[in-house]
Amino acid sequence: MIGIEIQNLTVQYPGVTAIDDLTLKLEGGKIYGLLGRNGSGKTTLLSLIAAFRRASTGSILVDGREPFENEELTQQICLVRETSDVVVDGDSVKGILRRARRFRPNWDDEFAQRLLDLFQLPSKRGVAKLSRGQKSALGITIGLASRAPLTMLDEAYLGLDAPSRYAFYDVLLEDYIEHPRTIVLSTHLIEEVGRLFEQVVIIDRGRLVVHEDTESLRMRGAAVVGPATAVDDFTAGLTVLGEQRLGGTKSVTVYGEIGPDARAVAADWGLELSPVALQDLFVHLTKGNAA
Ligand SMILES: Nc1ncnc2c1ncn2[C@@H]1O[C@H](COP(=O)(O)OP(=O)(O)OP(=O)(O)O)[C@@H](O)[C@H]1O
Repeated sequence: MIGIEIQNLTVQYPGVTAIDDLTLKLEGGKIYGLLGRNGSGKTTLLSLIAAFRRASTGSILVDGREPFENEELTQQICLVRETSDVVVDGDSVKGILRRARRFRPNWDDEFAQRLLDLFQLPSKRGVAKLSRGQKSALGITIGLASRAPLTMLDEAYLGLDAPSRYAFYDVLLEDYIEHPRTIVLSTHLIEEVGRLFEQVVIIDRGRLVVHEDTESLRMRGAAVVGPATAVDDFTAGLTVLGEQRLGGTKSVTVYGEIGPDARAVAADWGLELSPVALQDLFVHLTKGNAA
């Protein structure tokens, strides 16, 4: 299983530090969610891992090796971006798939056909005539049918409508279970895609903010629901992410671990504790830091 090891990586564009001294280790054989606000450096990071550019400061090792100009290794890596730049205008869907297959040792034709059917992609149509969502679906078809040991999808499914997105999540999980590999999904649709992540990586202004199991991250906050006064007493002094009130009942979302003693108190006071939405934690952890 292909793992990724990044050490003290810095990437500068004129006037912008896109990646800032980032150190991160991702074990192989997991599904990772890469989250960050606009301009936080996600695309830059994925491009470097996929060897589209060379790391000038710091190092990136994929499967223990430097990916840049390492053809044997880059055949094992597939990065699909939102703009579907795997797709060249002037060719048909079929033609693009034929071309993609040439560079992908693990390509599965049958699976590609299944995905075309699933997304209702017309295989003879010219790529220039595809809608935005159909172009996304084509990018995803290439990303999944490649079965690359390291598959990275950079917002690749944003153009899809809801039924196609849900179909994509299901087929991704099903195929990952049958053919385990390392998958990195960058996304803004946190709640929707969150159920797929085993681990979450949050970057902000090119720096690592969180790298944690999705479940432990969810446990870093809680929604406290119950009689308003009891909820207020219980959450006094805690970091409040949001609150809602309906009659005498209140729901307050807090950030911070709630230990066993506090949980016992909550139960005593008739309060209900439930995990926080990942999206709320993400907003809290990256707020006020727009790039
Ligand atoms: N070619 C470039 N030249 C100069 N600056 C760039 C270039 N590419 C990206 N940047 C800047 O680097 C920072 C990181 O950009 P990047 O595209 O990696 O972020 P992102 O997290 O993928 O953003 P988004 O979620 O909006 O797609 C941004 O401030 C961006 O403006």
